[in-house]
Amino acid sequence: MSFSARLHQKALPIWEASHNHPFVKGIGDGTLDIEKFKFFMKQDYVYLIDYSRLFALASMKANSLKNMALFAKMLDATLNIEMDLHRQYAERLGISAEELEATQAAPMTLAYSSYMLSVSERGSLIDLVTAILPCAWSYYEIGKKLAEIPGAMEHEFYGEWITMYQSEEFGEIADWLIKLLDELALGLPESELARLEEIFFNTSRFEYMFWEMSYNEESWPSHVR
Ligand SMILES: Cc1ncc(C[n+]2csc(CCO)c2C)c(N)n1
Repeated sequence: MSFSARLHQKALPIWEASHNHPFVKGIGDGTLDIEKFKFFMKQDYVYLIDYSRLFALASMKANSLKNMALFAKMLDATLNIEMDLHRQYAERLGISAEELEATQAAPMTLAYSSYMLSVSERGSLIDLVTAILPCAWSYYEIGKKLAEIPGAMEHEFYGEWITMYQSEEFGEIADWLIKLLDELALGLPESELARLEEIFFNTSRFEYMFWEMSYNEESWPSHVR
């Protein structure tokens, strides 16, 4: 079994919980409360700012010129394609780009991005790739699953979200990160693999918690905001 398949198997119950989460189901059948989606979009936007920094750091830590260029391409895709989706949704929801960018990170958003940044700054390239993989991989899986629902991609509001995440372009990013992880893991001792497994498990949990936070619109208590 490849290392990525081992990680996927270990985190499967969490990934399944994400697939079955009412937030994700609501995007799929179009019934998700727009207010919850608005909360999610704003938090996701500030999350993606830090995620972009991780691609920049990955380019810095990359082991070849080819990988440096690929991480730079992913940085570009996040800042200019994925985040454009957010800016477009924000416009439809009456939120300006400035307001979107000024969003204060909620506790879970801050915990998730700080965890990824800390693991990646302290560790080597494989630590970084392991930390960011559940993000790119699980969204592609979710996008593919939701796209199978008849009419979901044509939904007047959530259709574009599903269309983006199930796209070949995002599939390629996930596949490439999986392939790189498996290459970097070759020959590593079990103690290292177990340490990496914990990182993957943690960011898989954070992915689940991000749906949960968004569904409950969970931010700082109003008296400490
Ligand atoms: C909480 C959260 N998790 C995952 C993604 C999806 N995502 C983030 S970066 C990237 C790769 C290319 O931009 C993908 C697919 C998200 N938006 N928000």
